[in-house]
Order: sequence, then structure tokens, then C-alpha cells
Amino acid sequence: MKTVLITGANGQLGQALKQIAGDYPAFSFLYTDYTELDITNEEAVNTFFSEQEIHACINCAAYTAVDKAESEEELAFKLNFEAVMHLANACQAHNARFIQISTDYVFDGKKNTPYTEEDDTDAQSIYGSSKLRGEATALGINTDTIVIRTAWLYSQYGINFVKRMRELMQEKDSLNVVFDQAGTPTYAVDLAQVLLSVLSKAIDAPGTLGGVYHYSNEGVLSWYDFAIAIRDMSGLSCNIQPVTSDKYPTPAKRPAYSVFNKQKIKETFGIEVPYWKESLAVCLKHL
Ligand SMILES: NC(=O)C1=CN([C@@H]2O[C@H](COP(=O)(O)OP(=O)(O)OC[C@H]3O[C@@H](n4cnc5c(N)ncnc54)[C@H](OP(=O)(O)O)[C@@H]3O)[C@@H](O)[C@H]2O)C=CC1
Ligand SMILES: Cc1cn([C@H]2C[C@H](O)[C@@H](COP(=O)(O)OP(=O)(O)O[C@H]3O[C@@H](C)C(=O)[C@@H](O)[C@H]3O)O2)c(=O)[nH]c1=O
Repeated sequence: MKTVLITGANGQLGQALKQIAGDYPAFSFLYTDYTELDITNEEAVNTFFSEQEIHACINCAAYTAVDKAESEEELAFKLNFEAVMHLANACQAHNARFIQISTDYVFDGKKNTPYTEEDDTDAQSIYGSSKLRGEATALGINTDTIVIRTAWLYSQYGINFVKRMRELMQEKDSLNVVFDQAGTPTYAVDLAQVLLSVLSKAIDAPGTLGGVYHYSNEGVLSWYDFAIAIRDMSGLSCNIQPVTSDKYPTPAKRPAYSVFNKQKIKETFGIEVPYWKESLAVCLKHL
């Protein structure tokens, strides 16, 4: 039995992992969030790893408030870079596989064809920069680190675009949503399945499979298209207007295009990726 530490376990990805953990009997899971293990506390991280026998760590903790990060740079870097360094060092010292989650916001969005893992990064926001520093640091500490970049994460858990839109649509007659930012949503439960199947292969293969991988659901759409689908598939009625980003100003700049090329993760781990609309339907059944 291999013990897997899940940090930030009360967040939406952490809760998605808890939902499917029973399908992976070869693993026993240690779920921690801020109160059990504050990953910004280096000493606490080292003590935790010394007291428990940990074979792998999936870091689901992060500073994810994209706009707020613009005015809380220090906090964002503390969690998305420094804490990642503490976990990566502890994993290295205890021979544990480290899986770090990152984001499409590491790209500037100037491309118009899907981003591969080899494409140059150029984050446009504090959140994106802090996540980029975290992934580079973890890989620098150990090339066995697996960094999985994902995008537009949503689920029945926590706070996300799907839940926020449904609330807004019930409160308001009309909404403006940007149509000049294109990407692909990711259902957190699909990502959780991918993380555990990746780990199942990687845990017994030290020295291989490390590196960056892209994962989202299949398809390409704008936030506007996503909002329309959320409305129609939820049976709600709200007038949704497509607007350009300058008509919906935000503190943080988002990439205009952040679609992933997912060939690497599909081929390396034999993963089949669900179409975004099918996964949205699954999520909406749980809401
Ligand atoms: N959400 C999204 O749209 C996307 C997310 N990602 C990445 O996916 C990963 C998971 O994201 P998601 O599940 O949405 O994140 P959430 O914000 O839902 O969850 C993060 C969790 O980490 C906890 N946490 C905060 N500070 C600490 C700390 N010092 N020590 C331990 N835990 C802490 C949070 O607790 P509390 O709530 O109390 O602060 C929360 O439970 C992250 O790496 C994120 O960057 C990538 C692309 C898209
Ligand atoms: C609520 C709302 C948002 N928007 C715009 C703002 C923004 O450009 C886009 C997305 O909105 P949000 O701010 O909810 O999403 P945002 O926080 O940018 O989501 C991101 O979170 C981080 C953690 C990631 O890693 C990314 O992959 C991505 O999922 O939609 C509207 O146009 N109208 C609206 O009513």
C-alpha cells in the first residue's frame, strides 16, 4: 500500500480526489488542508514528512484568486512558489513522487493554435507568474516532478465559474461575458481521475515520466460560450451579452487564447479525454 499526501484537500480539486479515491485501493490517502498542514511552514512540512511514510504528494493547495493576487503578490508567491519549494524538497528528501498542479495562465495567449509543453511561457498576471515560478522550482529540485497544467477548473465543489454563473443568472436579468478569451474547461473530477492514473504508473517508475503535461477537457470555447451552455443546460433564463475584455475590466490580465495540446499526456499515459459539454452535464447533475 502506497501512502499519498493530498495537500489543500478541502479545495475543489482536493474534494474531487476524495470523491474518487475509493477506486484506487492500491493507495491510502492522507488528506490535509491549512489546519492540518500549512504548506508555507517549512518546518511543519519537514516534520510531517519525517513522521509519516509518504510515497507521493499531490499538491492541490494554491492561491487561486486571480484578481486579488494583483494586490497580494507576496501571499500569492508564498503559496504558489515558496510552499511548492518546501514540498518538492521534502519529497526529494523522502523519495516521494511529487505532482504539482499548474495553469494555462502561464501563457501570454498570443498563439492561435493549441499550446504544447514546449511552447514559451510568459505569464501576464501575478497568479500566472507565481504558478510558473512554482513549477520551475519543483522541476529544478527534482526532474522526476510531474507538473500537470490544467485550465478553467470547475466542479460541484468550492468556488468556480459554473457555480458563480448559475448564482448570477438567478439574481440578474442580464449578464455581460467576455467572448475574446478562448480556452477549454476542465471538470475537476476528470482531472482527479487523470492524476491518480498518472500516479499509478509513475509511482513505480522513478527516474522516468517527470516533466510538464497539459490536461483539460476536449474542445475550444470562450467564457461567453461556456456561460450560454451553463444557462441552457441548467434550464435557466438570463440574457447573456458577449463583450470584449475591455468592456469587462479586471485587475489581472487573462490570456486571449489558452487552449492546450494534450497529445503528450494522452500518449504517455493512455488517457482518453472527455468532451467539455459531456463533463459539464455530469457536473450539473450534482448541483
Ligand atoms: N481553479 C481553477 O480554475 C484552476 C486551478 N488550477 C490549479 O489547480 C490546483 C487546484 O485548484 P483548486 O482546487 O481550484 O483550488 P482551491 O482554491 O479550490 O483550493 C486550494 C486549497 O488550498 C488551501 N490552502 C490555502 N493555503 C494553504 C496553506 N498554506 N496550506 C495548505 N492548504 C492551503 C485552501 O484553503 P482555503 O480555502 O482555506 O484558503 C483550499 O482548500 C491549484 O494548483 C490551481 O492553481 C489550474 C487551473 C485552473
Ligand atoms: C463573473 C464574470 C466573469 N467574466 C470574465 C472574467 C474573466 O475574463 C473570465 C473568467 O472569469 P473568472 O474570474 O471567474 O475566472 P478566472 O479566475 O480567471 O479563472 C481562472 O482561475 C485560475 C485559478 C486558473 O488557473 C485559470 O485556468 C482560470 O480557471 O470571465 C465575465 O466576462 N463576466 C462575468 O460576469
